[in-house]
Amino acid sequence: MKNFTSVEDINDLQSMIKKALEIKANPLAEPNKGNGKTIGLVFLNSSLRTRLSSQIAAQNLGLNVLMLNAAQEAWNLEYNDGVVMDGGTVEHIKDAIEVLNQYCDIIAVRCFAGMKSKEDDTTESILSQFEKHAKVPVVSLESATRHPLQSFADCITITENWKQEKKPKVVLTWAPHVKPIAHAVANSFTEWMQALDVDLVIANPEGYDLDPNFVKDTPIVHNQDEALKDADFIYVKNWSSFEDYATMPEVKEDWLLSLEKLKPTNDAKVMHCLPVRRNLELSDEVMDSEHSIIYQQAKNRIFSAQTVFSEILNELK
Ligand SMILES: NCCC[C@H](NC(=O)CCC(=O)O)C(=O)O
Ligand SMILES: NC(=O)OP(=O)(O)O
Repeated sequence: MKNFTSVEDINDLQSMIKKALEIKANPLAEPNKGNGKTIGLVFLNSSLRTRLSSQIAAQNLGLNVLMLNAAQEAWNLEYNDGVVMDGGTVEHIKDAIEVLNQYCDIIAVRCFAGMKSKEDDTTESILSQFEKHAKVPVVSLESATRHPLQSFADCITITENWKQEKKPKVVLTWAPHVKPIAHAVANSFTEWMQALDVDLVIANPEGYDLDPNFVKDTPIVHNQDEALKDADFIYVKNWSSFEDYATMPEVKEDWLLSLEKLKPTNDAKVMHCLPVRRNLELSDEVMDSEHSIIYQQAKNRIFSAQTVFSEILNELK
């Protein structure tokens, strides 16, 4: 594996999940694999899980870790080419990446959607600069359109919780929020579930259909109760409108998941990537119930990251 920015970067999902579960069973099996190598973890946005789980994963492999919370601690970055930098930006992103090339054997970066320009976000205006200028492997820690380490952890979690022969019914359901939220987690979950070959349904209000390039032939249902019937896994996530980009069309129905709404499901397991705004996106009664496998998902972030870093190290040797 060279770069890891989407599901396209893995050859065989089932064998990657198997490797991740082996790593989970024995996370310190290869403590020297990354010795003498450095990974830069660059955060242009906030994080709790990705920051800490990536650091644990890298340390478990003996990698040297450079952590840069760039939004708070580094110079204000310029992303546009050819501009006179006489305003608030101090360092061009391409110079920053060229410098990271001098220090790192792997560059991992978090660069959220700006939610201002549909074109900038759908073309990955920041991640694409890393892909262009980095001379070492690039790992996405969540970009404008995808969150592959999260989705890989979600695949691991579903595999751990599903022992039946038949495909599980997985419902990705929209949840309420107070501000326009990006599509990365929902897009990414959709493409990884398509690769995992589950019975996937997306439930969202009218006006909130995801980018058709991700949805492909996955059914979209605008009635949450109908979608939840017989669900085995429910993935809760808010996102803003894609079509009328980053707006929040009015929603009249109640989309907040409750224990009552779970009754027609197949005793469904409930998932969320976190952070979650309690009682806005997800009720306390569901969050704190036996249905939730949310903290297991968070734990599996270590093993998705460690599997990916380990695969990349195989190619660096
Ligand atoms: N990394 C996981 C999710 C990150 C992001 N959440 C947020 O922006 C939450 C912001 C808030 O609740 O104010 C998202 O949903 O795409
Ligand atoms: N789920 C997730 O990526 O969490 P953080 O944003 O806290 O890293």
